[in-house]
Amino acid sequence: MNAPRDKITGVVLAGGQGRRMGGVDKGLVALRGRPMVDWVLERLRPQVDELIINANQNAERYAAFGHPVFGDDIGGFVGPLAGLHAGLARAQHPLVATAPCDSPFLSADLVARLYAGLADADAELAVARTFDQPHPVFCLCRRNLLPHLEAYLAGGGRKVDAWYATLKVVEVRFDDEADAFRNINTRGELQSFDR
Ligand SMILES: Nc1nc2c(ncn2[C@@H]2O[C@H](COP(=O)(O)OP(=O)(O)OP(=O)(O)O)[C@@H](O)[C@H]2O)c(=O)[nH]1
Ligand SMILES: [Mg+2]
Repeated sequence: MNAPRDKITGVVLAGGQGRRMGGVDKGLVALRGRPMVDWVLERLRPQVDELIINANQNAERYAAFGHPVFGDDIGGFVGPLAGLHAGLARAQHPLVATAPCDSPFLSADLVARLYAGLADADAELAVARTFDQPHPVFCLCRRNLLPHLEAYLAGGGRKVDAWYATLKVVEVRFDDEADAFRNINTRGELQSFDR
């Protein structure tokens, strides 16, 4: 029999500025008539034990989706690690899974596969990869990395890859589900999916 798994908090990362889309709050931009964050919440919700939203603008609109909303503790839009940092601090459970607000097609088995990879390798962090493309904002990690991340950010570190390089990381392949990682950064990309 499998050992029961540790519980997981899901964090939807919606704290960016959407500059490539003209400075919009990407999570609230509609794809096929529904905000992108709603697609992500719908897919992540059944995979985790708690679901929370990291957003730095429009907190009330995000709260309407029925999950706790919190901003970065480190101001100035320093990137996704600030969202992960705030998520690790808010999470009720020992494991934290992240997904960005702008990848609406995410896998139904994202968290299960990241968890299997993390457990098999006894790693600190599992991250998704398709072919030669890493997907650093799709990760599962241990909440107890918070002090380590805090020190990295306090020292001026901002790059996700550089922080991962300091950890025991396992890459989990999703080559069979590459479409699930399609990411929408521009109006043109939005239009290409909006049909
Ligand atoms: N908390 C937080 N999340 C961020 C920040 N910057 C980006 N993100 C999130 O990180 C993920 C990937 O970021 P991008 O695709 O670059 O999104 P973005 O920064 O809003 O868009 P651009 O301004 O066009 O780069 C998305 O889920 C963003 O919401 C930030 O400063 N703080
Ligand atoms: Mg960005």
